[in-house]
Amino acid sequence: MKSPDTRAFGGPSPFAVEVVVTVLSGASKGATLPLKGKVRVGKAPDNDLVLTDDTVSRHHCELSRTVAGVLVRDLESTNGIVVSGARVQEGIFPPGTILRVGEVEIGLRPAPQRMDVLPSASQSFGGAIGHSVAMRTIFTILERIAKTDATVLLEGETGTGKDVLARAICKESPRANKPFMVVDCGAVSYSLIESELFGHERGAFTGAVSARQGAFELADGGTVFLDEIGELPLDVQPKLLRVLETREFRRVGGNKTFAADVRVIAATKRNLEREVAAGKFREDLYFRLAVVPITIPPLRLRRDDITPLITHILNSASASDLVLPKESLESLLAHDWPGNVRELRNVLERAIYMVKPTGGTELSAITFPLSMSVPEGGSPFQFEPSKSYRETRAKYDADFERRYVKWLLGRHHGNVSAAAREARMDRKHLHDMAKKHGLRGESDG
Ligand SMILES: Nc1ncnc2c1ncn2[C@@H]1O[C@H](COP(=O)(O)OP(=O)(O)OP(=O)(O)O)[C@@H](O)[C@H]1O
Repeated sequence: MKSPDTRAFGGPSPFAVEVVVTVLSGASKGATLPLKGKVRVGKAPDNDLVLTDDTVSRHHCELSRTVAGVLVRDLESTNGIVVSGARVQEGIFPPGTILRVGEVEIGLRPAPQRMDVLPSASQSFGGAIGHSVAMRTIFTILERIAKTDATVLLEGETGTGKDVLARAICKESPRANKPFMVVDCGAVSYSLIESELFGHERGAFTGAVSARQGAFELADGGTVFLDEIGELPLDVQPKLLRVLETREFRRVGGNKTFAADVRVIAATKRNLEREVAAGKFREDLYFRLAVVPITIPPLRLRRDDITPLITHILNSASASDLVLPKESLESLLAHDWPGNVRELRNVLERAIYMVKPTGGTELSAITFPLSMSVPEGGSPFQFEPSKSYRETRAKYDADFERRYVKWLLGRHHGNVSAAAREARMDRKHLHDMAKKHGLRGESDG
Protein backbone atom coordinates (compact mmCIF):
# COMPACT_ATOMS: atom_id res chain seq x y z
CA MET A 1 0.00 0.00 0.00
CA LYS A 2 1.08 3.56 -0.62
CA SER A 3 1.94 5.61 2.41
CA PRO A 4 -0.86 7.88 3.53
CA ASP A 5 -0.61 11.49 2.45
CA THR A 6 -2.40 14.63 3.44
CA ARG A 7 -3.60 15.49 -0.04
CA ALA A 8 -7.21 16.60 0.09
CA PHE A 9 -9.53 13.89 -1.07
CA GLY A 10 -10.81 14.45 -4.58
CA GLY A 11 -7.41 14.76 -6.27
CA PRO A 12 -6.38 17.54 -8.61
CA SER A 13 -8.87 20.01 -9.94
CA PRO A 14 -10.84 18.05 -12.50
CA PHE A 15 -11.75 21.05 -14.60
CA ALA A 16 -12.06 24.78 -14.32
CA VAL A 17 -15.03 24.92 -11.98
CA GLU A 18 -16.13 28.01 -10.17
CA VAL A 19 -15.37 27.91 -6.47
CA VAL A 20 -17.50 29.27 -3.68
CA VAL A 21 -15.95 29.86 -0.26
CA THR A 22 -18.40 28.68 2.41
CA VAL A 23 -18.08 29.07 6.18
CA LEU A 24 -18.96 25.71 7.73
CA SER A 25 -18.66 26.44 11.43
CA GLY A 26 -18.47 29.25 13.99
CA ALA A 27 -20.43 32.47 14.29
CA SER A 28 -20.36 33.20 10.54
CA LYS A 29 -21.56 29.69 9.58
CA GLY A 30 -23.41 29.71 6.28
CA ALA A 31 -21.67 32.81 4.86
CA THR A 32 -20.59 32.31 1.24
CA LEU A 33 -18.47 34.23 -1.19
CA PRO A 34 -17.61 33.39 -4.81
CA LEU A 35 -13.86 33.06 -5.23
CA LYS A 36 -13.13 35.69 -7.84
CA GLY A 37 -9.66 37.21 -7.87
CA LYS A 38 -8.19 37.37 -4.37
CA VAL A 39 -10.21 36.80 -1.21
CA ARG A 40 -8.77 37.97 2.12
CA VAL A 41 -9.98 36.17 5.20
CA GLY A 42 -9.66 37.40 8.78
CA LYS A 43 -11.26 39.01 11.82
CA ALA A 44 -10.71 42.65 10.79
CA PRO A 45 -13.65 44.32 9.03
CA ASP A 46 -11.60 45.20 5.93
CA ASN A 47 -11.35 41.53 4.89
CA ASP A 48 -13.49 40.14 2.04
CA LEU A 49 -14.61 37.35 4.34
CA VAL A 50 -14.87 38.43 7.95
CA LEU A 51 -14.70 35.65 10.55
CA THR A 52 -15.63 36.88 14.00
CA ASP A 53 -13.82 34.27 16.05
CA ASP A 54 -11.08 34.69 18.63
CA THR A 55 -8.96 31.94 17.08
CA VAL A 56 -8.83 33.85 13.77
CA SER A 57 -6.15 36.53 13.23
CA ARG A 58 -7.03 40.04 12.01
CA HIS A 59 -5.59 39.25 8.57
CA HIS A 60 -5.42 35.49 8.61
CA CYS A 61 -5.04 34.21 5.05
CA GLU A 62 -5.53 34.90 1.39
CA LEU A 63 -7.23 32.68 -1.18
CA SER A 64 -6.96 33.00 -4.95
CA ARG A 65 -8.07 30.92 -7.91
CA THR A 66 -5.37 29.43 -10.15
CA VAL A 67 -5.68 27.03 -13.06
CA ALA A 68 -4.36 24.24 -10.85
CA GLY A 69 -6.72 24.89 -7.93
CA VAL A 70 -7.09 27.34 -5.07
CA LEU A 71 -3.89 28.98 -3.83
CA VAL A 72 -4.05 29.31 -0.05
CA ARG A 73 -1.53 31.57 1.70
CA ASP A 74 -1.18 32.07 5.45
CA LEU A 75 -0.64 35.78 6.29
CA GLU A 76 1.47 35.02 9.37
CA SER A 77 -1.59 34.19 11.42
CA THR A 78 -1.30 33.06 15.03
CA ASN A 79 -3.24 29.82 14.78
CA GLY A 80 -2.49 28.96 11.17
CA ILE A 81 -4.37 27.00 8.51
CA VAL A 82 -4.89 23.25 8.76
CA VAL A 83 -5.83 20.99 5.87
CA SER A 84 -6.50 17.29 6.51
CA GLY A 85 -4.75 17.50 9.87
CA ALA A 86 -1.56 19.17 8.56
CA ARG A 87 -0.60 22.82 9.03
CA VAL A 88 -0.14 24.65 5.75
CA GLN A 89 1.85 27.79 5.04
CA GLU A 90 1.11 27.97 1.35
CA GLY A 91 -0.35 25.44 -1.06
CA ILE A 92 -2.70 24.77 -3.94
CA PHE A 93 -5.84 22.78 -3.13
CA PRO A 94 -8.64 21.37 -5.28
CA PRO A 95 -12.29 22.36 -4.99
CA GLY A 96 -13.81 20.20 -2.26
CA THR A 97 -11.06 20.98 0.24
CA ILE A 98 -11.96 22.06 3.77
CA LEU A 99 -9.57 24.53 5.47
CA ARG A 100 -9.42 25.08 9.22
CA VAL A 101 -8.71 28.75 9.78
CA GLY A 102 -8.00 28.99 13.51
CA GLU A 103 -10.96 26.94 14.77
CA VAL A 104 -13.30 27.94 11.94
CA GLU A 105 -13.87 25.53 9.06
CA ILE A 106 -14.27 26.98 5.61
CA GLY A 107 -14.94 24.95 2.51
CA LEU A 108 -13.89 25.53 -1.06
CA ARG A 109 -17.15 24.43 -2.62
CA PRO A 110 -17.08 23.57 -6.30
CA ALA A 111 -19.91 24.95 -8.38
CA PRO A 112 -19.61 22.89 -11.58
CA GLN A 113 -23.25 23.43 -12.56
CA ARG A 114 -22.33 26.98 -13.44
CA MET A 115 -19.75 25.80 -15.94
CA ASP A 116 -20.35 26.30 -19.58
CA VAL A 117 -20.79 22.65 -20.52
CA LEU A 118 -21.75 21.67 -24.03
CA PRO A 119 -23.44 18.32 -24.66
CA SER A 120 -21.00 15.61 -25.71
CA ALA A 121 -20.90 14.52 -29.34
CA SER A 122 -20.99 10.98 -28.02
CA GLN A 123 -24.32 9.21 -27.41
CA SER A 124 -22.93 6.82 -24.86
CA PHE A 125 -20.51 6.76 -21.98
CA GLY A 126 -19.24 3.34 -20.96
CA GLY A 127 -22.36 1.19 -20.86
CA ALA A 128 -24.72 4.16 -20.52
CA ILE A 129 -26.77 5.22 -23.53
CA GLY A 130 -28.12 8.76 -23.84
CA HIS A 131 -29.14 10.87 -26.83
CA SER A 132 -30.90 13.63 -24.87
CA VAL A 133 -29.12 16.92 -24.28
CA ALA A 134 -29.34 16.28 -20.52
CA MET A 135 -27.51 12.94 -20.71
CA ARG A 136 -24.95 14.14 -23.25
CA THR A 137 -24.16 17.10 -20.97
CA ILE A 138 -23.57 14.63 -18.15
CA PHE A 139 -21.34 12.61 -20.50
CA THR A 140 -19.22 15.75 -21.17
CA ILE A 141 -18.62 16.23 -17.45
CA LEU A 142 -17.87 12.54 -16.92
CA GLU A 143 -15.50 12.45 -19.90
CA ARG A 144 -13.54 15.25 -18.23
CA ILE A 145 -13.47 13.94 -14.70
CA ALA A 146 -13.35 10.15 -15.21
CA LYS A 147 -9.56 10.20 -15.56
CA THR A 148 -9.07 12.15 -12.31
CA ASP A 149 -9.56 10.95 -8.75
CA ALA A 150 -12.38 13.42 -8.13
CA THR A 151 -15.13 12.15 -5.85
CA VAL A 152 -18.45 11.95 -7.68
CA LEU A 153 -21.94 12.13 -6.17
CA LEU A 154 -24.67 10.68 -8.41
CA GLU A 155 -28.22 11.67 -7.53
CA GLY A 156 -31.31 10.38 -9.30
CA GLU A 157 -34.56 8.48 -8.88
CA THR A 158 -34.49 4.70 -8.75
CA GLY A 159 -33.56 3.10 -12.08
CA THR A 160 -32.10 6.24 -13.68
CA GLY A 161 -28.72 4.60 -14.17
CA LYS A 162 -26.58 5.61 -11.19
CA ASP A 163 -24.99 2.17 -11.02
CA VAL A 164 -24.36 2.12 -14.78
CA LEU A 165 -22.69 5.54 -14.64
CA ALA A 166 -20.57 4.65 -11.59
CA ARG A 167 -19.24 1.60 -13.43
CA ALA A 168 -18.72 3.65 -16.58
CA ILE A 169 -16.66 6.24 -14.66
CA CYS A 170 -14.52 3.44 -13.27
CA LYS A 171 -14.12 1.87 -16.70
CA GLU A 172 -12.89 5.16 -18.19
CA SER A 173 -10.46 5.82 -15.33
CA PRO A 174 -6.84 4.76 -14.79
CA ARG A 175 -8.26 2.51 -12.03
CA ALA A 176 -10.25 0.45 -14.57
CA ASN A 177 -8.25 -2.72 -14.00
CA LYS A 178 -8.32 -2.42 -10.22
CA PRO A 179 -11.17 -3.60 -7.97
CA PHE A 180 -14.58 -1.92 -8.03
CA MET A 181 -16.13 -2.52 -4.61
CA VAL A 182 -19.79 -1.77 -4.00
CA VAL A 183 -21.20 -1.06 -0.55
CA ASP A 184 -24.97 -0.71 -0.45
CA CYS A 185 -25.32 1.49 2.61
CA GLY A 186 -29.07 0.87 2.64
CA ALA A 187 -28.84 -2.92 2.61
CA VAL A 188 -26.14 -3.55 5.22
CA SER A 189 -27.38 -3.85 8.78
CA TYR A 190 -26.65 -0.91 11.04
CA SER A 191 -24.21 -2.85 13.24
CA LEU A 192 -22.16 -4.11 10.30
CA ILE A 193 -21.84 -1.06 8.08
CA GLU A 194 -18.58 0.16 9.61
CA SER A 195 -17.03 -3.28 9.24
CA GLU A 196 -18.34 -3.52 5.67
CA LEU A 197 -16.53 -0.26 4.86
CA PHE A 198 -13.30 -0.63 6.82
CA GLY A 199 -13.14 -4.29 7.92
CA HIS A 200 -12.69 -5.60 11.44
CA GLU A 201 -10.21 -7.49 13.58
CA ARG A 202 -10.99 -10.83 15.17
CA GLY A 203 -12.99 -10.34 18.37
CA ALA A 204 -13.77 -6.69 17.58
CA PHE A 205 -17.41 -7.37 18.45
CA THR A 206 -19.63 -10.31 19.26
CA GLY A 207 -19.72 -12.54 16.23
CA ALA A 208 -16.39 -11.28 14.80
CA VAL A 209 -14.87 -14.77 14.89
CA SER A 210 -12.22 -13.92 12.34
CA ALA A 211 -10.64 -10.76 10.91
CA ARG A 212 -12.19 -9.39 7.77
CA GLN A 213 -11.18 -6.84 5.14
CA GLY A 214 -13.60 -4.04 4.30
CA ALA A 215 -14.36 -2.39 0.97
CA PHE A 216 -11.73 0.35 1.36
CA GLU A 217 -9.05 -2.29 1.90
CA LEU A 218 -10.26 -4.67 -0.78
CA ALA A 219 -10.50 -1.87 -3.34
CA ASP A 220 -6.87 -0.80 -2.80
CA GLY A 221 -5.82 1.14 -5.91
CA GLY A 222 -9.36 0.92 -7.30
CA THR A 223 -12.81 2.38 -6.73
CA VAL A 224 -15.34 2.21 -3.89
CA PHE A 225 -18.96 2.74 -4.91
CA LEU A 226 -21.04 3.83 -1.92
CA ASP A 227 -24.58 3.14 -3.08
CA GLU A 228 -27.54 4.62 -1.17
CA ILE A 229 -25.16 6.92 0.74
CA GLY A 230 -28.20 8.82 2.07
CA GLU A 231 -28.96 5.77 4.27
CA LEU A 232 -25.59 5.88 6.03
CA PRO A 233 -26.35 6.15 9.77
CA LEU A 234 -25.59 9.57 11.24
CA ASP A 235 -23.10 8.19 13.74
CA VAL A 236 -21.08 6.41 11.02
CA GLN A 237 -20.94 9.56 8.88
CA PRO A 238 -18.07 11.24 10.84
CA LYS A 239 -16.02 8.04 10.50
CA LEU A 240 -16.38 8.08 6.73
CA LEU A 241 -15.64 11.81 6.68
CA ARG A 242 -12.42 11.25 8.57
CA VAL A 243 -11.29 8.61 6.13
CA LEU A 244 -12.06 10.86 3.18
CA GLU A 245 -10.13 13.70 4.82
CA THR A 246 -7.10 11.84 6.07
CA ARG A 247 -7.12 9.17 3.37
CA GLU A 248 -6.35 6.56 5.95
CA PHE A 249 -8.42 4.12 7.99
CA ARG A 250 -8.32 1.39 10.59
CA ARG A 251 -10.28 -1.84 10.80
CA VAL A 252 -12.91 -1.89 13.57
CA GLY A 253 -11.04 -2.95 16.72
CA GLY A 254 -7.66 -2.58 15.00
CA ASN A 255 -4.61 -0.38 15.60
CA LYS A 256 -2.91 -0.62 12.25
CA THR A 257 -3.43 2.32 9.91
CA PHE A 258 -4.03 1.63 6.22
CA ALA A 259 -3.75 4.16 3.39
CA ALA A 260 -7.03 4.61 1.54
CA ASP A 261 -5.86 4.62 -2.07
CA VAL A 262 -9.34 4.57 -3.56
CA ARG A 263 -11.54 6.74 -5.70
CA VAL A 264 -14.96 7.20 -4.17
CA ILE A 265 -18.20 7.39 -6.12
CA ALA A 266 -21.39 7.78 -4.10
CA ALA A 267 -25.01 7.52 -5.19
CA THR A 268 -28.40 8.26 -3.71
CA LYS A 269 -32.08 8.42 -4.60
CA ARG A 270 -32.47 11.22 -2.08
CA ASN A 271 -31.75 14.90 -2.51
CA LEU A 272 -28.79 15.05 -0.16
CA GLU A 273 -28.79 18.81 0.09
CA ARG A 274 -32.35 18.56 1.43
CA GLU A 275 -31.26 15.80 3.81
CA VAL A 276 -28.55 18.14 5.07
CA ALA A 277 -31.10 20.91 5.62
CA ALA A 278 -33.28 18.42 7.53
CA GLY A 279 -30.35 17.46 9.75
CA LYS A 280 -30.30 13.88 8.46
CA PHE A 281 -26.99 14.11 6.65
CA ARG A 282 -23.83 15.88 7.79
CA GLU A 283 -23.03 18.96 5.79
CA ASP A 284 -19.28 18.43 5.96
CA LEU A 285 -19.62 14.90 4.57
CA TYR A 286 -21.98 16.08 1.83
CA PHE A 287 -19.43 18.70 0.95
CA ARG A 288 -16.66 16.10 0.75
CA LEU A 289 -18.71 13.79 -1.46
CA ALA A 290 -20.21 16.37 -3.80
CA VAL A 291 -16.95 17.46 -5.41
CA VAL A 292 -18.56 16.59 -8.75
CA PRO A 293 -22.32 16.45 -8.14
CA ILE A 294 -24.30 14.89 -10.98
CA THR A 295 -28.10 14.79 -11.02
CA ILE A 296 -29.52 12.26 -13.46
CA PRO A 297 -32.95 13.41 -14.63
CA PRO A 298 -35.84 10.93 -14.59
CA LEU A 299 -36.63 9.27 -17.92
CA ARG A 300 -39.93 11.18 -18.30
CA LEU A 301 -37.91 14.41 -18.53
CA ARG A 302 -35.64 13.07 -21.29
CA ARG A 303 -37.97 11.21 -23.59
CA ASP A 304 -35.42 11.49 -26.43
CA ASP A 305 -33.59 8.66 -24.70
CA ILE A 306 -36.51 6.19 -24.82
CA THR A 307 -36.13 5.09 -28.46
CA PRO A 308 -32.34 4.56 -28.32
CA LEU A 309 -32.76 2.73 -25.01
CA ILE A 310 -35.38 0.45 -26.57
CA THR A 311 -32.96 -0.37 -29.39
CA HIS A 312 -30.18 -0.96 -26.87
CA ILE A 313 -32.33 -3.22 -24.69
CA LEU A 314 -33.62 -5.24 -27.68
CA ASN A 315 -30.04 -5.68 -28.93
CA SER A 316 -28.75 -6.81 -25.57
CA ALA A 317 -31.62 -9.33 -25.30
CA SER A 318 -30.75 -10.63 -28.82
CA ALA A 319 -34.18 -9.49 -29.93
CA SER A 320 -33.27 -6.85 -32.50
CA ASP A 321 -35.22 -8.87 -35.10
CA LEU A 322 -38.51 -8.16 -33.30
CA VAL A 323 -40.59 -5.37 -34.82
CA LEU A 324 -42.05 -2.65 -32.63
CA PRO A 325 -45.18 -1.32 -34.35
CA LYS A 326 -45.80 2.42 -34.35
CA GLU A 327 -48.70 2.14 -31.90
CA SER A 328 -46.57 0.22 -29.39
CA LEU A 329 -43.69 2.66 -29.67
CA GLU A 330 -46.09 5.53 -29.13
CA SER A 331 -47.43 3.99 -25.93
CA LEU A 332 -43.87 3.45 -24.67
CA LEU A 333 -42.96 7.05 -25.50
CA ALA A 334 -46.06 8.37 -23.72
CA HIS A 335 -45.59 6.44 -20.48
CA ASP A 336 -44.18 8.31 -17.48
CA TRP A 337 -41.82 5.53 -16.34
CA PRO A 338 -41.84 6.00 -12.56
CA GLY A 339 -39.31 3.15 -12.39
CA ASN A 340 -37.22 4.86 -15.10
CA VAL A 341 -34.87 2.84 -17.32
CA ARG A 342 -35.20 -0.24 -15.08
CA GLU A 343 -38.96 -0.27 -15.65
CA LEU A 344 -38.49 0.18 -19.42
CA ARG A 345 -36.05 -2.72 -19.44
CA ASN A 346 -38.41 -4.93 -17.42
CA VAL A 347 -41.40 -4.15 -19.62
CA LEU A 348 -39.46 -4.89 -22.80
CA GLU A 349 -37.86 -8.05 -21.45
CA ARG A 350 -41.25 -9.37 -20.31
CA ALA A 351 -42.68 -8.64 -23.73
CA ILE A 352 -39.75 -10.38 -25.43
CA TYR A 353 -40.20 -13.50 -23.27
CA MET A 354 -43.88 -13.59 -24.15
CA VAL A 355 -43.42 -13.19 -27.89
CA LYS A 356 -40.27 -15.19 -28.64
CA PRO A 357 -41.47 -18.67 -27.62
CA THR A 358 -44.53 -18.32 -29.86
CA GLY A 359 -42.32 -17.54 -32.86
CA GLY A 360 -43.93 -14.09 -33.03
CA THR A 361 -42.15 -11.27 -34.81
CA GLU A 362 -43.93 -8.25 -33.32
CA LEU A 363 -43.86 -6.62 -29.91
CA SER A 364 -47.46 -5.50 -30.20
CA ALA A 365 -49.11 -3.35 -27.53
CA ILE A 366 -50.90 -6.52 -26.36
CA THR A 367 -47.64 -7.71 -24.79
CA PHE A 368 -47.24 -4.64 -22.61
CA PRO A 369 -48.80 -4.74 -19.18
CA LEU A 370 -51.97 -2.87 -18.34
CA SER A 371 -50.29 -0.89 -15.59
CA MET A 372 -48.24 0.89 -18.20
CA SER A 373 -50.95 3.25 -19.20
CA VAL A 374 -51.69 4.26 -15.62
CA PRO A 375 -49.08 6.47 -14.00
CA GLU A 376 -48.03 5.14 -10.58
CA GLY A 377 -50.07 6.80 -7.87
CA GLY A 378 -52.17 8.49 -10.54
CA SER A 379 -55.76 7.86 -11.52
CA PRO A 380 -56.74 6.08 -14.73
CA PHE A 381 -59.94 8.16 -14.78
CA GLN A 382 -60.43 11.49 -16.42
CA PHE A 383 -64.00 12.72 -15.98
CA GLU A 384 -65.73 15.20 -18.21
CA PRO A 385 -68.42 17.42 -16.66
CA SER A 386 -70.41 17.49 -19.91
CA LYS A 387 -70.98 13.69 -19.84
CA SER A 388 -73.75 11.96 -17.88
CA TYR A 389 -73.04 9.21 -15.37
CA ARG A 390 -74.31 6.59 -17.84
CA GLU A 391 -72.08 7.85 -20.66
CA THR A 392 -69.07 8.11 -18.37
CA ARG A 393 -69.61 4.65 -16.98
CA ALA A 394 -70.09 3.15 -20.46
CA LYS A 395 -66.87 4.73 -21.63
CA TYR A 396 -64.90 3.34 -18.71
CA ASP A 397 -66.58 -0.07 -18.87
CA ALA A 398 -65.52 -0.34 -22.49
CA ASP A 399 -62.04 0.90 -21.65
CA PHE A 400 -61.76 -1.53 -18.75
CA GLU A 401 -62.97 -4.40 -20.93
CA ARG A 402 -60.48 -3.62 -23.71
CA ARG A 403 -57.54 -3.33 -21.32
CA TYR A 404 -58.49 -6.44 -19.41
CA VAL A 405 -58.92 -8.57 -22.53
CA LYS A 406 -55.67 -7.21 -23.95
CA TRP A 407 -53.84 -8.09 -20.76
CA LEU A 408 -55.48 -11.51 -20.45
CA LEU A 409 -54.77 -12.53 -24.04
CA GLY A 410 -51.25 -11.18 -23.68
CA ARG A 411 -50.63 -13.51 -20.77
CA HIS A 412 -51.66 -16.48 -22.92
CA HIS A 413 -49.99 -15.39 -26.15
CA GLY A 414 -53.42 -14.89 -27.69
CA ASN A 415 -54.71 -18.38 -26.83
CA VAL A 416 -58.41 -17.67 -26.21
CA SER A 417 -59.26 -21.06 -24.61
CA ALA A 418 -56.38 -20.86 -22.11
CA ALA A 419 -57.19 -17.22 -21.34
CA ALA A 420 -60.93 -17.98 -20.81
CA ARG A 421 -60.06 -20.91 -18.58
CA GLU A 422 -57.81 -18.77 -16.38
CA ALA A 423 -60.36 -15.96 -16.10
CA ARG A 424 -63.16 -18.50 -15.54
CA MET A 425 -65.26 -17.03 -18.33
CA ASP A 426 -67.02 -18.39 -21.37
CA ARG A 427 -64.64 -18.93 -24.28
CA LYS A 428 -67.13 -17.63 -26.87
CA HIS A 429 -67.83 -14.53 -24.79
CA LEU A 430 -64.12 -13.77 -24.54
CA HIS A 431 -63.73 -14.35 -28.26
CA ASP A 432 -66.56 -11.87 -28.96
CA MET A 433 -65.14 -9.30 -26.59
CA ALA A 434 -61.71 -9.55 -28.22
CA LYS A 435 -63.32 -9.17 -31.64
CA LYS A 436 -65.32 -6.14 -30.50
CA HIS A 437 -62.14 -4.39 -29.40
CA GLY A 438 -60.17 -5.40 -32.46
CA LEU A 439 -57.94 -7.72 -30.44
CA ARG A 440 -57.19 -10.92 -32.23
CA GLY A 441 -56.63 -14.14 -30.32
CA GLU A 442 -54.53 -16.86 -31.95
CA SER A 443 -56.22 -19.95 -33.24
CA ASP A 444 -56.18 -22.12 -30.18
CA GLY A 445 -56.51 -25.50 -31.82
N1 LIG B 1 -28.36 5.30 -19.66
C1 LIG B 1 -28.54 3.97 -19.63
N2 LIG B 1 -28.13 3.22 -20.67
C2 LIG B 1 -28.32 1.87 -20.66
N3 LIG B 1 -28.91 1.21 -19.67
C3 LIG B 1 -29.33 1.90 -18.61
C4 LIG B 1 -29.17 3.32 -18.54
N4 LIG B 1 -29.69 3.74 -17.38
C5 LIG B 1 -30.14 2.66 -16.74
N5 LIG B 1 -29.94 1.54 -17.47
C6 LIG B 1 -30.37 0.18 -17.11
O1 LIG B 1 -31.48 0.30 -16.24
C7 LIG B 1 -31.35 -0.58 -15.13
C8 LIG B 1 -31.30 0.21 -13.85
O2 LIG B 1 -30.11 1.00 -13.83
P1 LIG B 1 -29.24 1.23 -12.51
O3 LIG B 1 -29.20 -0.01 -11.68
O4 LIG B 1 -27.94 1.81 -12.91
O5 LIG B 1 -30.16 2.32 -11.79
P2 LIG B 1 -29.94 3.00 -10.37
O6 LIG B 1 -30.18 4.44 -10.57
O7 LIG B 1 -28.62 2.59 -9.80
O8 LIG B 1 -31.15 2.37 -9.55
P3 LIG B 1 -31.33 2.20 -7.94
O9 LIG B 1 -31.37 3.57 -7.37
O10 LIG B 1 -32.65 1.51 -7.82
O11 LIG B 1 -30.17 1.38 -7.47
C9 LIG B 1 -30.13 -1.42 -15.39
O12 LIG B 1 -30.53 -2.59 -16.04
C10 LIG B 1 -29.31 -0.57 -16.33
O13 LIG B 1 -28.53 -1.37 -17.16
